[in-house]
Amino acid sequence: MLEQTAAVIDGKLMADEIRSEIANEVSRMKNEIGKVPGLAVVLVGERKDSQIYVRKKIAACEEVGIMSLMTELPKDCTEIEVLDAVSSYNVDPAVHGILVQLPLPQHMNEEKILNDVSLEKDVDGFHPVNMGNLAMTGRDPLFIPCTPKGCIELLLRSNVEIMGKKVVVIGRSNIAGLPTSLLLQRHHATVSVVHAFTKNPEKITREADIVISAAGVVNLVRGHWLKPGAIVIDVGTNPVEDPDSETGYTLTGDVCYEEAIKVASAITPVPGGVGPMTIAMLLSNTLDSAKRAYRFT
Ligand SMILES: Nc1nc(=O)c2c([nH]1)NC[C@@H]1CN(c3ccc(C(=O)N[C@@H](CCC(=O)O)C(=O)O)cc3)C=[N+]21
Repeated sequence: MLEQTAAVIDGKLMADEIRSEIANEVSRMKNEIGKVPGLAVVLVGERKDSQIYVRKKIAACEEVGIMSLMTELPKDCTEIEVLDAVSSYNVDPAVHGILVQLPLPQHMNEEKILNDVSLEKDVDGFHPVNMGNLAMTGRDPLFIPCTPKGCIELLLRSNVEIMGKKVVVIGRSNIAGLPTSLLLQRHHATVSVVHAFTKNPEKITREADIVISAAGVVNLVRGHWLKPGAIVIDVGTNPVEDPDSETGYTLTGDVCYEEAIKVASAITPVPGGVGPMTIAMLLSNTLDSAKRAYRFT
């Protein structure tokens, strides 16, 4: 008998499509009002993975015609220097989105810095007011965080229904698990969140129609964690040392892919799944922000 294999959800292809839609909108904006969206990135420290992600974000801006600015600060800089960079972008009319790459160095107060990002330019959606509005029924956050938005978009563009489905989110980080669970509730899913203190998480994930893993643990989600036919979204971007790779590491998800493809009906790969969609959503949020600033429809 032939073994069943899950369909692979191609996040890279979907992100390519979205980027070309955005490029069209950016050029329409430029033609009609002579303005383009602008994104400012603040990178603190020399983490290799952060440098690579930031470079990818800047390259994606360039590709679609979004203007980008970047401030790079050494890891031993002061919090004031970071706050100054944020403040100057807050008042720069050519900047419609500000992204402070996380994680910040240990000695910095992340909460304070994210609080300082202008609400209207918070394209990451990490400001507590945007996050609070995301959590509250009947309110519209100005921005939905990029990774959660990318996960939903992956499901919708694969014609996966979310309403009424049992969805288990693994992890509760501020940048991935938590906002993903909130966004899924807005889409009328029945959501459970499992995390490091959950006893027998596999008993809970086995009930799920859709599993979204954002734990940051390599090979956490095994084949037997899944209900046959489940849909699996792997948010994990875990750098695993690899001397053969140019960068010195390869990216690995949270899901044991070889096992999961035999049980799931559809799955996102890493790389090529959620990562490219996260970047596409960042561009989309930046475009929306510029449209709002210029009242351009
Ligand atoms: N303020 C802030 N906003 C973020 O959105 C943010 C952040 N901080 N800190 C770190 C995480 C991680 N993240 C990724 C984005 C793209 C890929 C991506 O493009 N990955 C590619 C390949 C990357 C490779 O192969 O090196 C892929 O999965 O196919 C991965 C990870 C954004 N993050």
